Amino acid sequence: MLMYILSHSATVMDYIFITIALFVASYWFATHIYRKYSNLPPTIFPSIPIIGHLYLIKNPLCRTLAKISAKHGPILLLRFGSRKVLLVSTPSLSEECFTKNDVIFANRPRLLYGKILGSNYTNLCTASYGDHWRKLRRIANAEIFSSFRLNELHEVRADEGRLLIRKLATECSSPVNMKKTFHEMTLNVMMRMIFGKRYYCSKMKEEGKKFQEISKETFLVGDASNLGDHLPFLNWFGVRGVEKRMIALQKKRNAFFQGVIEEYRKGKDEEVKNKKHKTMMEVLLELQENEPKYYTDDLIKTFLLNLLSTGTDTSSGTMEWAFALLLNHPHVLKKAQNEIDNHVGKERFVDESDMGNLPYLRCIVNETLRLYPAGPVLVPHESSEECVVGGYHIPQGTMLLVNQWAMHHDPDLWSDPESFQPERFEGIEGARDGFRFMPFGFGRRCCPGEGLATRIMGLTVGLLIQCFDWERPGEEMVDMTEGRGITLPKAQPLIAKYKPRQMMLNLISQA
Ligand code: HEM
Repeated sequence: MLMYILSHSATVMDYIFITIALFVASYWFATHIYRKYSNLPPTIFPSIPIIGHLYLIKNPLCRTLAKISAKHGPILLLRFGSRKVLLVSTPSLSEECFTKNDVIFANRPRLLYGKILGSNYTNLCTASYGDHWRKLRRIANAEIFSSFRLNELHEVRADEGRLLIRKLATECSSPVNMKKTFHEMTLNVMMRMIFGKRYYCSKMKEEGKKFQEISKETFLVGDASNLGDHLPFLNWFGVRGVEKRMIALQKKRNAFFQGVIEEYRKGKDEEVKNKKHKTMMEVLLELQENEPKYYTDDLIKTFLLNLLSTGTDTSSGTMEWAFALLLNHPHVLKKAQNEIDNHVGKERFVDESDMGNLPYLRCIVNETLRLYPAGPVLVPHESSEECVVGGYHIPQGTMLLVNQWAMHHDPDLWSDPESFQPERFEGIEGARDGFRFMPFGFGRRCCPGEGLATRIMGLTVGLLIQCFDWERPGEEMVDMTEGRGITLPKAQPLIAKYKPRQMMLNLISQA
């Protein structure tokens, strides 16, 4: 009918326009009817054929997704290319995902990063939920992150803390790059706990340089998005730049860490021989003796590399944000310094065991994790079977993104959410407040490194506040723009001015 009417007066362009309009309308109608009858969560129109909703995605991902949820609702079923994506952004929906549906969502989506850098999805972070993952997680909880093991390695962290104080005290004539400082300190802590050796120090030559290159490339590759993850057809056309970089990096990492294991077996390294504690690698090599077929060198390397990559940027980035916030809020810094002076004093350094008496310091770390969570949309999960969330049907194989950044910034959940107020965490034990604040995730796949991370961050931030006075290099406030990257890094490295506190000079000289 419409065509008949138009045939008398319409131009070719009108026909094209009407055909497109009819196509879009029938597509919209079909998807809405399909959704209504299959009870799927709401979606956003349009979902463009082939790319789906990828056209909406910009960096930082958590901010873009928060805007989308604010406009279209707290539960949405999107499409990233060929992948179904469930986006949730309220505490009650998160609770549903991680309590009654926790086992169903305990899988991880198969992304290129896990295939190559996770050794074909065999590391703790990328493995599917099943016997292998359960075994790795049991080892992590019992052998690596148990209170006993963390206490055994306490001296490593305390020693690195003192070395940091000594280094800063000798370099205080010029401002310091806090990003670099926290990154090196965290890597040294992790490497000493894992392998018994520091890699960032003046003595390190070739080996140290190689390791630094690997860490830098791991960070850059982790940050690079791979469209082939969602648009598999791109891989057929050879759009494989990121993949090639990952393969090259994985080769380098394997060779480097195999070398470390072999050197360790020869037992020649003085630094490793002289250490007093059992390293994480030793724990795994002991397990290898009893079960060599399971605990292969490859499994040990993959396991330890995973701890190194998940544990370093998260903890060091959070400390950098904490200091950026403190420099912009000197009264908070002063209050934390007073707390430390009152409970620890000037005769000894802050220690991890003091944290119970330093609630304000813990509030500062929590408030930093609220404003700048290192896992802003957690790590993606995937449903292994159909389930129901928010009353909607969720198909099997749906990737789950829980936007905790959106919840942390929601004015319905926090008063004046953009302001830095550590006091809002007073009276809250640990790093969790229901489902509105869970920076380490919740349920089976929550972060196993929480205890270690809170120890490293509390100790390091505490020591720096205790020993030095800090200020911004100039009048202007620290720029708090977020950069690209899965751990929500600060765009510009934080530069700070500092000087040793008069009352601490004696103690600092003994560091
Ligand atoms: C500020 C520091 C840290 C933060 C904010 C953080 C946060 C997180 C988050 C949000 C997840 C994902 C939870 C989920 O999928 O639902 C996670 C997973 C994980 N984290 Fe952390 N993390 C931190 C430090 C560490 C450290 C120090 C380690 C180890 C040395 C570590 C090891 C891991 C591992 C292995 C996983 C994957 C667990 C699995 O899939 O079973 N993290 N972390």
